[in-house]
Amino acid sequence: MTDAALPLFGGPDDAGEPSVDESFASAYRVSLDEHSWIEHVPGLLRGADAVFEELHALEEWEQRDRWMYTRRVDEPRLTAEFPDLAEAPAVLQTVARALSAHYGVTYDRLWLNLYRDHRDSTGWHGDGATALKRSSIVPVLSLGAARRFLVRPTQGGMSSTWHPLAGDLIVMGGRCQTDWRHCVPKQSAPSGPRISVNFAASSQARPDSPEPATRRATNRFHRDGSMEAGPTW
Ligand SMILES: O=C(O)CCC(=O)C(=O)O
Ligand SMILES: [Fe+2]
Repeated sequence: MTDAALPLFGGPDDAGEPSVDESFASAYRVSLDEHSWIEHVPGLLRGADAVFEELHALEEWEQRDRWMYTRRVDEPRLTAEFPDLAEAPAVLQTVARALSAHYGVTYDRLWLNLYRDHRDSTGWHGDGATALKRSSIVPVLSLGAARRFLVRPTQGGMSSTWHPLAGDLIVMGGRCQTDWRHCVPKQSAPSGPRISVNFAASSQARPDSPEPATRRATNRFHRDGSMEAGPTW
């Protein structure tokens, strides 16, 4: 599908009261390799237009910048962060609870990206800072305009493309954050604004504990047969 063929706004169920399809009946999973997968859940959130409007009006949107070689440059999008889920808009708390119940991961913080138009983007990256576990489950909800979501191996190679519409969920699972990279590229065809809601879990932000090292005790044995326990390492 070319950029121009993407609808500017999403599927047929966007209007009306927001609600989450807790059955996840539309979900389909694609294996990237034996360790990693992407799941697409079309229409997880019904009434996505109203949610988009509510989130678009948030005061939390900020322009972040980052070092690029020798100078600071604005990121090509706006960001709103809710480090405490309890402070996030109620509808997103509802979505987070549904995701936690379904995927067995407690999502307790969120950040949102606002792509103001087709020129905004997110470059190739893994969510290393928020998903440090070797294996993780990272859901991203799309609202507003349809944009392409690309995934490719960290080592380089062919990319695969998903087309999440408003209300759709894309879930990156397994080793997606280490062995794979994802991005939302700029596009040439004009598009309206899009918001993505990224669900993060503090449980996934802690690295796996290292494999238990073979412990060797440095005990000292005395001539009288007694033993002094030394430190283990
Ligand atoms: O906007 C998206 O769909 C993805 C955003 C993303 O990957 C991120 O913010 O880490
Ligand atoms: Fe990401």
